[in-house]
Parts: sequence; structure tokens; C-alpha cells
Amino acid sequence: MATRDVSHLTDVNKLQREPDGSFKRVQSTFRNFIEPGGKFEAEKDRYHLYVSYGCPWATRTLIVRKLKGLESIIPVTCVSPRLSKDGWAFPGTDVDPLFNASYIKDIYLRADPDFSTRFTVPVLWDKKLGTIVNNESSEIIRIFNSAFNHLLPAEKAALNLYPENLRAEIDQINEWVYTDINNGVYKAGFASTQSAYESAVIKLFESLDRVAEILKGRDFLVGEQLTEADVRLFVTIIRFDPAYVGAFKCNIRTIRDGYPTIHAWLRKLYWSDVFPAFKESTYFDHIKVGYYAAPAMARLNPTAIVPVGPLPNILPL
Ligand SMILES: N[C@@H](CCC(=O)N[C@@H](CS)C(=O)NCC(=O)O)C(=O)O
Repeated sequence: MATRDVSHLTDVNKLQREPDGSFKRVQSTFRNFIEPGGKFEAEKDRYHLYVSYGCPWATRTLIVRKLKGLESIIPVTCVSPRLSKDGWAFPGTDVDPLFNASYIKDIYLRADPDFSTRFTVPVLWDKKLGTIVNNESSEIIRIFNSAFNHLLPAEKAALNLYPENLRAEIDQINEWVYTDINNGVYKAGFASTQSAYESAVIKLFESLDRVAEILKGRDFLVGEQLTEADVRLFVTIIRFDPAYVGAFKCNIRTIRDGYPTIHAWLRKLYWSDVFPAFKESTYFDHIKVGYYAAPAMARLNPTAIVPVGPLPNILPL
């Protein structure tokens, strides 16, 4: 498929920094919902999910897809763990079953030939209309949480990760967890000045202290049940010791040695028999290769050597 040259948009080494050296994430572009009577209706095998197992944002959608039992309704395809100068590529993990595309950018340019921001994962693709429904993980998990319930067995339909009575508290916690922790690790890792790095890393650890307090004597962040707030935090914390401590210099403390309450919460979710989605959506090999050995990370780790530790990647309960 002939596509225009978008190389200036796909190379993470050329990401623009703010004048003070800090990293600013671009807004996602495709922001549609799946709803009855809308342009995008819930149907089996109409939608396709593209992910990277290394990417925390994409992993949010993988976890919720499994928690809700959507595996047979929404198939998934994973890119190579090595983000290249041309962006996410196929194969490497899976072949693209829809278009045999070489890159995720090819999927975006099918939906919008003039697309001109970042070619990110996750991507929720609509096979019927041949376009992208949504490329914002926080919205894709809300879609998965509720839009397909009528096609699911009662037990899966009943699982609600964003219940009405907890929404205010979930929204509130999501806001600072996103800014200081989920995105905070990237702000530290992608900072191009000492002061931008230091302010990001200090804010990150202040917010981890705050999470540690909340999790004292509790298994979940909000209420007495699993919510999307846990999913959104989990994907960053599971990557913390294996990737962010080293690759992004988030090394004031580790989770396993410095944060007993967060560490207990993390291991309970990862090893949970009730919610196997957490363990089954975690691929430490993709995570380590993705952050340490991808061409896109060459500026941060020019040798592309992948660290052996921590061993094990996650401790038993
Ligand atoms: N807001 C997006 C962010 C997704 C995102 O930044 N994904 C990264 C991978 S971890 C990506 O695809 N980056 C490729 C690029 O920026 O070129 C979401 O949460 O869905």
C-alpha cells in the first residue's frame, strides 16, 4: 500500500521536548465509543485490537478484555516488541491478520491518510467501516467494561470496573496516578535536562508514597472491589522494577524493597486465581526488550543490552 513519508512522526528519538526539557504526551485522536444505535455498535468479531505486550497503555486493554471474557468477541494482534524508527512493526510477534501490514502506521493511514500525530498502540479497529474506533486506552477499557455486556455470560457482564457509586473516587485517583505515575515514569525517562528529570522523578516517588498509604490494609485502591483504577496502576507497577528503575532512572526506591503495601497489592493481583487476566497479560520478555533493546530506545540505552535482573521478575506471594 502506498503511503506518504511519515518518518518524522515515527522515530521516538526525534520526540519533541518542551523548551525546559520535559516530555509532553500528545492527545489520542480517535475517540469514538461503541454504543447501541451509534455509528459503532457492539457486534461479535466486528472489532480488532492491536497491542504491544510491552506497552503499559495497551496492556490495560488486554487485561480488561480478559477480565470481561471478550477473547472470542474481539481478537487481538500483537506487534514486535522492538519499537523501530518506523514505529511498531509486524511480524515479530504476530502477523497482521487483516492487511498483512508491515507497520501500525499503515493501519492508521488506512483510517486517515492525513494522520499526523503519533502512531500509538493500542488501536481498536472496526472491520465493518474500515476505520479506527478509538486509540485511547482509558476509553477502550470503558468500552470493554460495558459495551458488550449483552453478548457476555451473566457472570462476565456483571463485572463492573467503573461502578456508578465509586466513579467520583476512581476519577479523582486516576487523575494524579496518570499524571505523576503512569506518565510520570515517561516524564522521568524522556526528560532531556537534569532539572526536568529530577522534578518528574521526585513527583513520581511522592505519588508512590501516597499510593502506599492508600493501600495500607487494603487489597484494592478504591472501595472493596477491583476497579479500573487498579488496572491502570498495575500496568505501571508491574514494569517498575524490571524496566523503569533502570531504563528510565526511576531509582529512588524499588517497589519490592521500598514499598511493602504496593508490593503486596501487586503480587496479589499478579498471582490471583480469581483474576488470572493480570498474570496472563504480563510478558516480562516483551517488557524488558521493549524498554532496553528497541531501536527507539537507542538514545537511552545505546548498547541495547537487556538486564538480567531483577530475578525473579516478580516475587511469589
Ligand atoms: N494515550 C495513549 C498512549 C499510548 C502510547 O503512548 N503508546 C506508546 C507505547 S507504550 C506508543 O505506541 N508509542 C509509539 C510512538 O509514540 O510513536 C493511550 O493511553 O492509549
